[in-house]
Amino acid sequence: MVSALSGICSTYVIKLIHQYINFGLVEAQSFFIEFASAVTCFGVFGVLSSYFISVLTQSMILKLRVEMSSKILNASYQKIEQRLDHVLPVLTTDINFVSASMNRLPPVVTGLATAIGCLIYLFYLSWMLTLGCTLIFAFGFLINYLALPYLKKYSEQARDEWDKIHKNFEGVVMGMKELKLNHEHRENFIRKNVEPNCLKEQQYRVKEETLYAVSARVVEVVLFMGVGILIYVIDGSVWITTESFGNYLLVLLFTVAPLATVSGFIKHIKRTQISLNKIDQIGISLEEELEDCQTGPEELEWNPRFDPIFSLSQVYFNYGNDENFSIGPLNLDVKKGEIIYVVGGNGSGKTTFIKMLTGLYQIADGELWFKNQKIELQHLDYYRKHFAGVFTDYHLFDDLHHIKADMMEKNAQPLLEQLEIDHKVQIVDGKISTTRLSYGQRKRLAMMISILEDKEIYIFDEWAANQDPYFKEIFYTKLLPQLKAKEKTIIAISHDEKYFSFADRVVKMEEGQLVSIHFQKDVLPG
Ligand SMILES: Nc1ncnc2c1ncn2[C@@H]1O[C@H](COP(=O)(O)OP(=O)(O)OP(=O)(O)O)[C@@H](O)[C@H]1O
Repeated sequence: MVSALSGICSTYVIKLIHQYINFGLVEAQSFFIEFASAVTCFGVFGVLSSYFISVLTQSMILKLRVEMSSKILNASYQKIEQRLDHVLPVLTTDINFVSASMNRLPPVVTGLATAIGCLIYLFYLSWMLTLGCTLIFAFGFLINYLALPYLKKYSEQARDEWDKIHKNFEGVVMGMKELKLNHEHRENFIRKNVEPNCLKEQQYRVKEETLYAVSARVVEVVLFMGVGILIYVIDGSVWITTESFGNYLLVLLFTVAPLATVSGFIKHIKRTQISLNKIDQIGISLEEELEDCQTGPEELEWNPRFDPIFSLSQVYFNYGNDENFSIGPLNLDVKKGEIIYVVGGNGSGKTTFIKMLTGLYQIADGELWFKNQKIELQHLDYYRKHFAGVFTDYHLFDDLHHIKADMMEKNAQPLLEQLEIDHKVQIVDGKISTTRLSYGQRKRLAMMISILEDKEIYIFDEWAANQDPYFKEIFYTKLLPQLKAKEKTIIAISHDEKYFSFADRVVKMEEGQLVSIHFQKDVLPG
C-alpha cells in the first residue's frame, strides 16, 4: 500500500515535469507547492515502504532460520548424519541467498508501483500508443521468460558445484594442520579438488550471467526496435503529431528504469527458487522424519531391584544405503546402577551400538524396552532424555543454562576441582569462561557437563583414550564409581583392560555381535 503511494507520487512528479515541458510554468507558486509535496511524499512513502517491507522480510528470514534449525534438531540424527554435506550449505548459503533476495524486494515493489503508475499516465496520454508499448514490453518479458529455464539449469548446476566447494572449504579449515604440514598434499588438494570445483562453478555462473545479459540486451533491442517501428508508423500519421509523440516518449523513458529493476529481479527469483528448493529438499524430508517429541509410552510398574532399566531383544540395526555393516541380533538386559564396559576391535560396531542404544539410530528390527515400557519410534525423544555422556566426536557448548540451578550450584565447582580444571575454567553467568583447553582438559569439561546434566544412564565412548594415566585412574576408579553410587547406569566403551575389574560386566562386540559377556568375577585379575 505504502509502496503504491510512493509509486503514485513519483508518477505525479513525472506528470508535473511533463506538463511543464508541454505548457511551461503556468502558475509558479502552485507548481512549486505541488512539486515539493509530491517529491516529499515520494521520499517519505518510499522510506516507509522500505521500512515495512524490511520488517516483514526480516521477520520471515528470522522465522526461516529458527525453523530450519529446529527442523534439523527434530529430524532423525541418522538421516542428518548421512546428508551433512548438503545440510550445512543450505544453512550457510541458501538461507542467506533467500534473505538477500528478500532484501531486494523494497526497491522492486516501489519500481513496480512506479511503472504501473507511469503506464496508467501513458494510457491517459495515448491509449493506442500505450497498447503498442505494452505489447512491446510484453514481448520483451516473454523473451526473458523463455530464457528462464536455461538460466535455471545453469544456476542449478552452479549450486550443485557449490555443495562440493563447501566440502572443500571445510577441508581447508578442518584439515589445515595436515595441509600446512604437507606441501604436496596442500598443492594436490588445491589443484585437484578446490580449483576444478571452483572452475566448474565459475563456468556455470558465466553461462548463466551471459545468458542473462543476452536476454536483457535482446529485450532492450526489442524495445528500441519497437520505438523505431512506432516512429516509422507514426511519422506522417494524422492521429498523433511528432511533438506529442516526443512528449509521450519522455514519460516512457521514466518508465524504463523501474521496469529494469523489476525485470532484473526475475533472475534473482530463479536463483531464489533454487535455494528454496534446496531448503525444501532437506526441509520436506526432515518433516517426514519428525518425531513426536513429548510423549512416552504408558507408565508401567517397574521395580529397579528386579527389572532391567533397559533391555534389547533380538535387536538389529543397519546403515541402509550401500553400507553393508549391520549389528544384531542383540540381546541385553541392563540393571539400574550397573557399570558395563563395551570392548572390541576397531570397526566392530561399538559406537554404532551406543548410538542405537541412546535412540540416535533407529533400530531396524527387534524390541527396545525402557523401565518395562516398549519404546516405539514416537517415543524415541522421550527415551533419549534419559541419557547423557560424551561421544568421541562430542561438541562442547559454552552455554550451560540448560542445567538445573541447584545442580550447578552444588556440584559445578567441586567437579571442576576434582577434574583439576578449576584453575583454567570458571562458570560465569551460566557460561563456561573458556573452551581453549588441551584435548584432555576439554574432555574433562565435557564429562563435567554430562554429570551436571544429571541423567539416569551415562554413555562414554572411549572417554579415557586421551587422558594421562593419572586421569584414566580417576575416571575408572573414582568418577564412574561415584556415578554408580548415585544409582546411575553406565555404558563405557573402553580398551583399558587394566580397569576391567571396575566394571560389573564387560561385553565384547565382534562384527556387530555381542559375542561374550563377562561378569566382574570373571575378569578380576588372577
Ligand atoms: N555413519 C556411518 N555410515 C555408514 N557406516 C558407518 C557409519 N559409521 C560407521 N559405519 C560403519 O560401521 C562399522 C562400525 O563402526 P563403529 O564406529 O561402530 O566401530 P567401533 O567399534 O566404534 O570402532 P572404533 O573402535 O574404531 O571406534 C564400520 O566398519 C563403519 O564402516
